[in-house]
Amino acid sequence: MDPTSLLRRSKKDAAADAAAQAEFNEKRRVWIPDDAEGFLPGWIKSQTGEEGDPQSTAEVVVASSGEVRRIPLYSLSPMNPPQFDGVEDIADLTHLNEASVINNLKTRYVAGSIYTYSGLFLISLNPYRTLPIYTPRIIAQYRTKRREENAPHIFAVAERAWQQIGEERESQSILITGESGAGKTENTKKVIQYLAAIASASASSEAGPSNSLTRSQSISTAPATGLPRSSSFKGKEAEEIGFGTPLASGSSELGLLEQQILQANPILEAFGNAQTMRNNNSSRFGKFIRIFFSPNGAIAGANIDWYLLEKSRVTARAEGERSFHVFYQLLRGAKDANLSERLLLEGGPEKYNFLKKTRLQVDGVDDLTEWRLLKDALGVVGFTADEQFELFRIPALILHIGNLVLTGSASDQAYLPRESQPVAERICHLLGVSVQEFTKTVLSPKVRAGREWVTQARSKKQAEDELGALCKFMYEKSFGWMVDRINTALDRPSAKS
Ligand SMILES: Nc1ncnc2c1ncn2[C@@H]1O[C@H](COP(=O)(O)OP(=O)(O)OP(=O)(O)O)[C@@H](O)[C@H]1O
Repeated sequence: MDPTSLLRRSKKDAAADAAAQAEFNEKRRVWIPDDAEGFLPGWIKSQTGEEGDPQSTAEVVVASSGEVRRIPLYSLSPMNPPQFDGVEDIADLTHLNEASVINNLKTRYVAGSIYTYSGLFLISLNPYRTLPIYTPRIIAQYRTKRREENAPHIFAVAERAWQQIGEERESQSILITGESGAGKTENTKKVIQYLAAIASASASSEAGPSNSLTRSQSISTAPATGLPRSSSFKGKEAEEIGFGTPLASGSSELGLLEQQILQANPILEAFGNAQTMRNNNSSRFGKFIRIFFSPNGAIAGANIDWYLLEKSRVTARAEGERSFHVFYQLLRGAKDANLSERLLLEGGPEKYNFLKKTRLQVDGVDDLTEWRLLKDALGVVGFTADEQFELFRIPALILHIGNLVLTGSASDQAYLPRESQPVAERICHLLGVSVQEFTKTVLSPKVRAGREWVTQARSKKQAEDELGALCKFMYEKSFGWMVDRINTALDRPSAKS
């Protein structure tokens, strides 16, 4: 399949255009609201009352079935003539109404064109399948072109931003927003992929870009609340463009910094994304990514800000959803990496209270493969073996804490039963504290009451809540440390200067 046909629709022949127009002109074409379909194409047969009068009604014919309906005139939306079918910018529509916008997006989507402009904005629809529209060839097609010269594409937005940095000497921002599963994360990756590719090419070209670049570009994605995803996007095409593996063709031509920027993503996703009812790879945090360019157009560094990590997911989540990917990946991959012994992990997710009620298998997601991609990414970004151990220590610790069974009734002092001793020992080994100290802190801590320190006897519920809070706290701190560590790798003061 020629990917460009997915992007730009071929021009219809003039005779067919004229015939369609003539047929259109014969009737008063309208969009008819419909409970099942949203809007149906049809025409007005007759009308009572004037336009603008809320009492006016119309007798309409549904084009597909010939059915005649009587409905209020105001509920009908005028239809655009056929030459507007599938326009690239919905701002060009003569009749700008909801029905026409949706029809235009639908016409394009069915033809495989997921991107459409709306004035200054780009609308992206999730194709739920891999489209060959992000290849190096398509990147080259958008390079140095103005928006009008190509079909709507996220690459055109990235290209425009890059050009503007040079022309206006101002930092540029791309805001990517939408509901959960809309494709924010995927499009963010495409922006970074494009910038990494063109900046690498600029840096290596002797002439350099025609304009001098001095500023930064930032991309932010807003978190959204929790639709199913068809399959992991990491398909063949993804590998071809360099997201599957650091050695994949495409990324191999990139410089180390560009590869590190791209590889930061699998790390962030492992620790910050989870399977939800709406998305198998839902980002459970917001991120703001800054990319700095040097005067010759090369990438000079990057920085990631994160916010609103849904840390409560480590202990509880809605039915049918999973915890953060890393827990499942670690349990599948720890043996491979000689980590199970050091982290005292045994068995799969079914052995851990925090995970056993979650989905153990998700269609299209292979936790072991994802684990290997994560390990590769950590290596590319530069996490040392010790740093990697520290990173995985926290999820392991959380899993052990989840298995700690306390006894006691609602009002009585909780205590640690003998059978929980081995779990407590594992937790304390990983925490680096004595079991005695840990048990005292969890079950009967010293708390301040006015000027005095008193021993508080915690009930089972109180102690469990406290342990849950500890897990959330540790996970968030560790996530913050991980992003800081990535930022250290992406910070190149010498390149920026
Ligand atoms: N352009 C695309 N091409 C192919 N598949 C896509 C594309 N955009 C999204 N998808 C598919 O849809 C899934 C969900 O997309 P994505 O994770 O980007 O959504 P999101 O808006 O970031 O969601 P959330 O807010 O839950 O994090 C992806 O994992 C991928 O399978």
